[in-house]
Amino acid sequence: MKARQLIAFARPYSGPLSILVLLTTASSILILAVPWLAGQMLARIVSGSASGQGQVIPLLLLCLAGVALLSFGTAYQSARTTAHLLSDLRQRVFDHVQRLPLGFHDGRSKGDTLALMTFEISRLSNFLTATLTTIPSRLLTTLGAIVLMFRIDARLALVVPVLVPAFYLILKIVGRRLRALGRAWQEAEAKVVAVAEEALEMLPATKAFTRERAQSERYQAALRRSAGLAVREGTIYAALEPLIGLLAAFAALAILLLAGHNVRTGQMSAAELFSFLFYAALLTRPVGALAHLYGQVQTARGTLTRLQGVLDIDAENLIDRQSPDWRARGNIVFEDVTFAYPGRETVLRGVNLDIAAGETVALLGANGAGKTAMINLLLRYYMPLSGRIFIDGQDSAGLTVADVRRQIGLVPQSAFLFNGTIRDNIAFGAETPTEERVDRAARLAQASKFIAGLPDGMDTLIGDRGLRLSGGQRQRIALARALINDPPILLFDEATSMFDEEGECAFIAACLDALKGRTVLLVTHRPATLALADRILTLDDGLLHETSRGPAKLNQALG
Ligand SMILES: Nc1ncnc2c1ncn2[C@@H]1O[C@H](COP(=O)(O)OP(=O)(O)OP(=O)(O)O)[C@@H](O)[C@H]1O
Repeated sequence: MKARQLIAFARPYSGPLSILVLLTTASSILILAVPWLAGQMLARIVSGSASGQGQVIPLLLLCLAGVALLSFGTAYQSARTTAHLLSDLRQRVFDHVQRLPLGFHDGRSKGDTLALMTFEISRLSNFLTATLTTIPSRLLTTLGAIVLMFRIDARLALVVPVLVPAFYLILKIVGRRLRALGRAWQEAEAKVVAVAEEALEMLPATKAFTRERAQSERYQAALRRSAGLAVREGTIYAALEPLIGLLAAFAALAILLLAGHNVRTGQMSAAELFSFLFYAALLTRPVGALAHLYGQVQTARGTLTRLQGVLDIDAENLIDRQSPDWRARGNIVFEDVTFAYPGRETVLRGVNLDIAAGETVALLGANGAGKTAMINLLLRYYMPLSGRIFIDGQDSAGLTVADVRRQIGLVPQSAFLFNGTIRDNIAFGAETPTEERVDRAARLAQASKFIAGLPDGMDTLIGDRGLRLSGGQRQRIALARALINDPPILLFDEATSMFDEEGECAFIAACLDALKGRTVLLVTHRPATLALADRILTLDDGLLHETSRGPAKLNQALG
């Protein structure tokens, strides 16, 4: 077990976890007292000692009440600690995961990440609160029961060293099988989440191509695998319980057979036999739990390794290095920039580019030429393999991502809207959005008019990913969102590709005011958009060529 990592996860909860250990240990002590007191009571009943019973019975009742109370306390403390530990751990992982570079997410299925963030973490926190904290009490119960059995009848207690290891061994062998199944089930569940997540994402395409049945079958296959593993796991557990019961019954029978002789010869009283059997029965639970422990440790270890694997990846630095008031003028320089996506061929081979502050540059290139790659580099989603990128003469690598991204407004091809109001979606772009800023951004993006025509204006709910808006309306919201911070640099990544020519012209007319005084990089193929540009650059075979230079030819394009 990576004990150090586990301790690091548990450290903030050492207080509540210690209380759990104390509660379960106290409960163990009381549980150990019960067979002895019950035996004493029985002895007094058999001998007809009324006064003796008067002393023992209240003590026994007190013990039983104590066990019940402690059991409540343990369950309460365990639920409370699990709830807090789980939500803190989830928050921590969520915060880290969303700060991981896009490169991490590109290479990983969302379902895997979701599974880790939800039920895998849930299992881990259960392991900490329900399994680890009970180890001392289980050990205490085991050792205590054995010692007390030896005290009652040392010769009879020699059964224990024979039976307990046999018991332990069976559970361990079965535990190994369960462990493998548990791991496979966990993976199968992750796949179920992944398939469902992907299917929901693909829903419009599924409907368009009427692929519902195929998607349903994919989901069914994932479910079938998970269900099959769950049944196999369930079968083993179903067999395990009676097997343990049978073994315990055999042990009790063996003890009875051996002890019967002792009772007959008077070496042992009936009350002692009763206590002895009671302790033997007490042993089954902790021994069973301790045998399971190995499997649970292995499962927790797997989760811990996956979790640590994610937490060990450096997250992006969102702290400002520059003053929060720093606003670049907008000069962008690429100096001999070479770039390849991880494990892919080189897309940019020594790109040089100098965009003056306030200039509008269009970037052309065939599909896959690397236009988006340039935007991704500017936004610091990825780092160049070599070469440098400067903003206002400052090496972007020396700034934090927060510094860089605050200077840039991105209007992507897909607007990335969420299920909320228009106001919330525009405000998403700013740290401290005021109503005035949202309204101003909407006006600048020429979105105010259509927003006013919606049933609830700014408070209209736009549906999942903005599905209740048209493509053009979504794009205007995306532009307003990009403008809310009044960034000196604006990036349009094929932002007009879904418009018809008329729509594109209207959008561009809307943009003109918004573009004033900013540095703009337009990734586009559309003539109307090209007309906005002071310069047109083409990316070809990883190199940048200047295609034309001249003033914006918007009127010509519109005409
Ligand atoms: N996240 C990624 N991981 C790995 N490879 C990628 C990734 N994104 C794009 N690529 C690959 O990198 C190359 C450049 O892609 P990029 O998206 O920059 O091209 P583009 O010029 O914007 O293309 P388009 O006009 O089709 O949008 C392509 O060959 C593409 O397959």
